Parts: sequence; C-alpha cells; structure tokens
Amino acid sequence: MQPLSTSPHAASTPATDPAGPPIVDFQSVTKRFPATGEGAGDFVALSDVDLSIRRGSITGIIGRSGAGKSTLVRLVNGLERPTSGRVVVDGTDVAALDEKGLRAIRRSVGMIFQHFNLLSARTAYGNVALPLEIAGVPAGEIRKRILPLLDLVGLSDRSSLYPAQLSGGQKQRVGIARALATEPKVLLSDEATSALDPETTRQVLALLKQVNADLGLTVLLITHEMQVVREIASHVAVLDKGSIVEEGDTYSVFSRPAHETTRAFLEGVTGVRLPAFVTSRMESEAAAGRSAVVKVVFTGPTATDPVLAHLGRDLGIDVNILAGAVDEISGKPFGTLVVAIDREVLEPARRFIEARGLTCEVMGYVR
Ligand SMILES: Nc1ncnc2c1ncn2[C@@H]1O[C@H](COP(=O)(O)OP(=O)(O)OP(=O)(O)O)[C@@H](O)[C@H]1O
Repeated sequence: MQPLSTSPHAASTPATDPAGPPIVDFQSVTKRFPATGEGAGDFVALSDVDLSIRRGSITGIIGRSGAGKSTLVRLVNGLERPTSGRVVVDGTDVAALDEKGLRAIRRSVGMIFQHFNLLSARTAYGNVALPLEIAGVPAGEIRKRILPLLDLVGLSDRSSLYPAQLSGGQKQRVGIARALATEPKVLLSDEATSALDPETTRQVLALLKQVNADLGLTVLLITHEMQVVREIASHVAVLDKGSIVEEGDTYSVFSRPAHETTRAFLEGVTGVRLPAFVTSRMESEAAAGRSAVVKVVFTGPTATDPVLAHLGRDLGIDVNILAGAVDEISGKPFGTLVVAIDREVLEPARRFIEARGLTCEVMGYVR
C-alpha cells in the first residue's frame, strides 16, 4: 500500500482542526417516523439530539439495536431529514437543501456499508468509477483519480475483477475507495466491519485509521463491536432510545462509563471479570465481619502507580487482590483491580485511593 501523502486528495483536504467548528453538528434534532399500526402514535427515533462531531476525529456511535444509530448517520448525507432541528455539515444545513444541494453534499460525505453494496456487474474499477461518472467527471480524469485510489486500498492488481471474485475484505476496500472517489470531508461507516473476520477487520480498521490520519478525513462510524471503538475511535457517543446518554473522548467514556448502557456494552471488553468464587459469595449487605469488594480503576498518569502498596505502607491497611487487568484504550493505559478491603477500614482506604486520582466502586461484600 502506498503512503497517503501521494494520494490525489492530499492537496485539497482541509487541515485537521480539533478546536475549530465541528464538521457535523446535530442541533436539537428530533426524528419521528409516521405510525405504522392502527391507533399507534408516531415513532420517535431521535429525540432532541445535540451532538458535535469534531473535524478530523474518528467518532464511534454505539447503542442497542433500534437506538437510532443508522437514522442519526443517515441524516448527515440527507438520506433522512430531521422532523425538527438542524444537521449542519461543514457549515451547511442539510435539511434546507434542494435536490441539487443534496447531490453536492453526498459528494462531500462518503459512506461504506456492512454488505459493501457493490454493483455485481461492475469490476472493482467500475464500482470506484461510478460516483465520478454520476458527477459527470470526464473518463480521462476518472482514470487519473481511480488508479491512485485502488493503489491506496491495496487493490491495484484486482481492478478488473468483479465483486464475486473478491474476498470480503477486498470488497470493503473497493467500498472505501468508492467512498473516497469524490474526495469527501466525512466518511460514514455503518457496521462496515461486522461481516468480516477479526484479521480482515484489523486490516480494514488500519486503512480507515490511515485515511483519517493522512487525509484529515472525519470518520463517523456505527458499530456494535466495542473493540473497534476502543481501537480506532478518538471520540464516542452512546445512543439510548433516541437520546445521547453519554459522549466524549473514548478514553474518558470507556475508563469511567457513567451510563448503564455504556457499562453494559463494555462488559467483558474493558476491565476485569470477577471470578465465580467471588460472585457466588457476594452479598449486598455490609454486615459485621464482611469485607468490601472494591473495584479500583487506574486511569491516565496514575494507571501504573503502586497506590495499593502505599495504602499498606502509609495507613497499614492491607488489601486482598481478587482480580485485575491492565488494558489499553485509544493507546493509553487503563487498569482495573478488584480488591477485598476490611469493612472497618473501607472509608479511610477509599479516601486515600480517591485522593490519588483513582476511582473506587464498592461492588458488594464477602465474608
Ligand atoms: N423508515 C422508517 N419508518 C418507521 N420506523 C423506522 C424507519 N426507520 C427506522 N425506524 C425505526 O426507528 C428506530 C431506530 O432505527 P435505526 O435503524 O436508526 O436503529 P439502529 O440503532 O441503527 O438499530 P440497529 O443497530 O438494529 O441497526 C427503530 O425502532 C426503527 O424501527
């Protein structure tokens, strides 16, 4: 694969500016769908959503099935229109556009899909050429643009093959090249790696990361795979029943998830799983003679500090380690330890730990 600095977009791509105005701004967006059944009211798919997508970010949208993720993303390229509110893409209110304006916005917002959506009767080259043909770009110019794109996605030697002759990963690479053909500012990805095996997923993610870093292209991705978000997303927004319940940079949200939906999604992905011998004995009452089972989360610069050793040395409080893991989110360390602390000394221990920037959560009590 060629470095992207030689790509045809390099000169025309706006610089990444995290502090600048958002590239996509959802302002009080509500989306209702008309009732489908007799007597049923309208269905509210999105309710008063405010969300700013930073220019140059990779933002993951997560949420349960039916939470409104696809609807949110389809508003960005005008495939859906908000019932109320505004969706502003690079300064343009998409909902206010006529057909001509929508065609223009769709050139600046590319999209890739779970099932690739390639035309089976066209070669890889023909699929990538399609959006340029629709835009009326002359054939000679199309050729000049497509060859570096196929090179970029590592498919120069597959350009004359049809989708049926390509692997899933190769088809998604064609999808990415096609989405990049019109030199978009934003790339929407709707479960683009869900149909791929783990190794191919890694390769496609690496390509998205490279495109993001080298072209400054903002990526807005829907996924149910938390590993994907943890690995490549700089920011994350959690949707629950049509509302944003949590958002921020991925490290902050994933290391200290505040909402129950986020916690449920992260179960088993970050942190530790308690061994059965602990969970089977755990009780909710803090009765005498029991120890508290405390989850201690180490983040940022404290992630590798020996705080619990200091607890023993400075306060003479010993802890019993039950489970632990050191993990990585967006390339930064993140540690979780589950420890048993004598109930009688729980409060001083908690104050000591929290004063050093760590978080404590009492999960229950054991004898
Ligand atoms: N055109 C439509 N007409 C009626 N209801 C719709 C329409 N499109 C979506 N919905 C409803 O809006 C809700 C949100 O749908 P959406 O596809 O955005 O969810 P999602 O979070 O992407 O779900 P999934 O993860 O299952 O794809 C769902 O309950 C869905 O049935």
